[in-house]
Amino acid sequence: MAPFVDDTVYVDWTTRFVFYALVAVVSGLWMIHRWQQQSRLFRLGNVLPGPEGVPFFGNALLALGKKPDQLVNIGLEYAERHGTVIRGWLGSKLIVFLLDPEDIEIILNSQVHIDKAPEYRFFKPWLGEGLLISTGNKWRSHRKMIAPTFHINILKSFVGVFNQNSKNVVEKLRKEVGTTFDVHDYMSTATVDILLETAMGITRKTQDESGFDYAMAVMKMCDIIHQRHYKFWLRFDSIFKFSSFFEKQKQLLGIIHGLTNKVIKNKKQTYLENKDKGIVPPTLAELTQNEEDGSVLANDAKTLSDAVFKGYRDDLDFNDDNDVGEKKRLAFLDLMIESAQNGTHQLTDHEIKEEVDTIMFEGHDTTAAGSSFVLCLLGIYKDVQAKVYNELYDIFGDSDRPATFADTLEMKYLERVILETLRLYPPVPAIARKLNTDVNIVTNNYLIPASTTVVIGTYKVHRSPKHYKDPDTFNPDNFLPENMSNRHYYSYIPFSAGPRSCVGRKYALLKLKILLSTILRNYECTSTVPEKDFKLLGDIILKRSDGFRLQIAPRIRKPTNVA
Ligand code: HEM
Repeated sequence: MAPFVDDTVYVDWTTRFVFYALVAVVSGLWMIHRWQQQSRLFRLGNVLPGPEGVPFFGNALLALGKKPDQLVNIGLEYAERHGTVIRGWLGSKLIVFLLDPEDIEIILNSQVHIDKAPEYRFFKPWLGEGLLISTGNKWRSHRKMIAPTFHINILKSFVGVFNQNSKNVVEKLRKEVGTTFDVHDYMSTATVDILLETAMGITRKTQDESGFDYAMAVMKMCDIIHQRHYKFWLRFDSIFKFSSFFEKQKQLLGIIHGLTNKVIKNKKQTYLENKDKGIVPPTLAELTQNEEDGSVLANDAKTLSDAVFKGYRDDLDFNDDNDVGEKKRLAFLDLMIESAQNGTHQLTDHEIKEEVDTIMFEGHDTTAAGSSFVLCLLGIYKDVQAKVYNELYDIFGDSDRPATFADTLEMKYLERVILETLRLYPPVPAIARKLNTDVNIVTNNYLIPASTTVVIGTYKVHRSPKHYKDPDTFNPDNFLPENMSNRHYYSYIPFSAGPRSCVGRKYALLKLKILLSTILRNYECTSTVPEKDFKLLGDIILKRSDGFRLQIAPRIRKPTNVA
């Protein structure tokens, strides 16, 4: 006979155990919640306006089940409701969104709050400690080395490369005449090719299809990082590592780092071979000097952008009229290798790789998005396109000659169109910083506590009715000198501002002018999708999830009457 077992006693003990365990967990969580609420961060954070959160999660659940474009709309709605300072809780992490230029200036212009928010760590496997995310002395010394490699003298020597690659795009686009196509694909490959040649010094002859694969891999990596931002469970490395995204990331980084490793290896080998032959490239100091009197030219606003960005207080304010000969053209990568080899800067091969990856990412996706938005907007606003073309006709007539640096200074209306496009559709729609100390902002003299993540909502700042009349309307005249004169400098920050502003600003604007003018001299663009139907995707870089659909027709080269 089987021994008698009293099941009721066993069930009773299990039930009691589960009950006490639950009580312990709930009490523990309640105590943590109470402790959080009484902490200084919570007290100060909750003084700021923002949506109500729930215990433990704060406002993190808002992202649950939402698509990225829905999240953009939620963010914009909160901005309407709460004003220019908006507080949010991601669990116990305080995030403050700033939208007032006066508050933004305090953060961006500071030498103290130069550290990027912890969210940038998702870039780390890709960009390592490159300029975009590095901090402290490493960032300072690398910035000091890299900023001058974008000196206007060096940029001018890239004009030929910008022209040649722009002509290549025009040729490639020929097969799209009469179709509706996504122009971003073309802009993306063109910008990678241009970067490979100008920043990395890889000539077209030695380029292969890896440029296209690279551009696609970058796009997919941005998507993974974006998913990690808004799916809060993917923020934890321990969970991310077991997701399908991790494997995908490994594969994409293989493509991205494969290209940069190959580029650096070849460059270094060429440098050493040349050195053996006694060929020594010019130094940065030689390249950035005025050829006549040997002095670096003083600050002198030559273009509209020079005036627009005058108040940025960054380290890019230089200008020079002298042309640098072709033989003196030296890419960013050549300069880094040269500095490392001759001992001017202590740079390891790994650090060079991190900077190369950073420049390739920052320099590519931003300008690809910017140029795609310009072409789509011109495809909608045909009167503006006609004015751009008339200006180009005044400069070039019906000739096919390539643009010179001097021509780009005459493209004043095109420049206003580019600046206005970057206002409405800033490729970097938000910038985030971690506060190292408490900060008092101008709005209500609010105190934002140390360790807060501050997010500067560039997209929304650029559409403020306080600073722009009809802020949602595309109007290049927003950048007429008379309309700019009373505007706060920090109400226009597509390239960020202050000590951590974009080092590639001048490079980007020069390249955009040559690329876009070449396309517009050859094609008339049409877009049948009105602006209100653009589906924006804040995917690290602002893009359209509905694609940048465009139609093109060969340009009849004569001026148009503009109503
Ligand atoms: C329309 C084109 C571009 C836009 C709108 C743009 C915008 C920006 C913004 C907003 C930042 C600050 C990001 C942050 O703080 O999170 C930045 C940083 C940076 N950009 Fe650009 N960028 C553009 C083109 C370029 C190009 C062409 C290059 C290089 C070839 C470049 C290289 C960099 C680098 C290296 C940084 C990091 C600077 C630092 O932290 O010291 N960018 N860019």
